[in-house]
Amino acid sequence: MQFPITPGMILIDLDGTLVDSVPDLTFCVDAMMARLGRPARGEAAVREWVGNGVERLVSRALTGSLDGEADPADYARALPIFLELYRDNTAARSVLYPGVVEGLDLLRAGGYALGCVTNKAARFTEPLLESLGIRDAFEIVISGDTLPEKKPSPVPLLHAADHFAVAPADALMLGDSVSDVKAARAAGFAVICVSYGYNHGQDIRSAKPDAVIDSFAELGQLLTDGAARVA
Ligand SMILES: O=C(O)COP(=O)(O)O
Ligand SMILES: [Mg+2]
Repeated sequence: MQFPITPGMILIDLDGTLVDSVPDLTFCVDAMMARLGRPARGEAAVREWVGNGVERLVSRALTGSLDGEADPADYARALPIFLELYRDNTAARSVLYPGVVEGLDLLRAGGYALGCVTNKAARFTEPLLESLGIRDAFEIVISGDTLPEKKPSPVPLLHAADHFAVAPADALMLGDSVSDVKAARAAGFAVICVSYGYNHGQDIRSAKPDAVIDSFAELGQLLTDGAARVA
């Protein structure tokens, strides 16, 4: 792909791309485990387990493994504990990555149609975006439970493309994980990834996104001013 590009719409992932949410998620995983009389898992493990929604995170925490499938009775006990903890700790320790505010300002000033597409459940996504002061940057927010399918399905991306009446080939996904790349490829979007996020412990370059950036500050080199579309 030849950069710079001028997409008709940009969709941005939440955890690992806009927000370092692992400190809150780790607090909740470890508090849940303590309540169940189980060992803490710690931040390094949780960092590898984020990205496929809260249900998978709880299952991974219970089994201590990325591919783990928890015992159904264990899971049924654990999930409500985690949900209650995370409700009270959605944005207690989570912070925007450096460069995100400036990057969003640049995209908004460029007139880009912006959406947020995350696998996080809506009940947590909305308060997190509000607390961090970036909810208004997005015309549309699609959470992990907004539609019948979540990333790596292309469904949420195509839903947003429909909303903005933008052709998938004219759209860009900006994310941090292989789920973002797979969803973008299946939808026919271009995809740029950040290098600093969570990708289950793997370098995101192995998923072959169209470009990798170390900070939102680099977006200016990859995207022309959105106003150029109408010029
Ligand atoms: O796993 C989650 O809950 C969310 O992950 P995402 O924002 O990177 O899609
Ligand atoms: Mg992510």
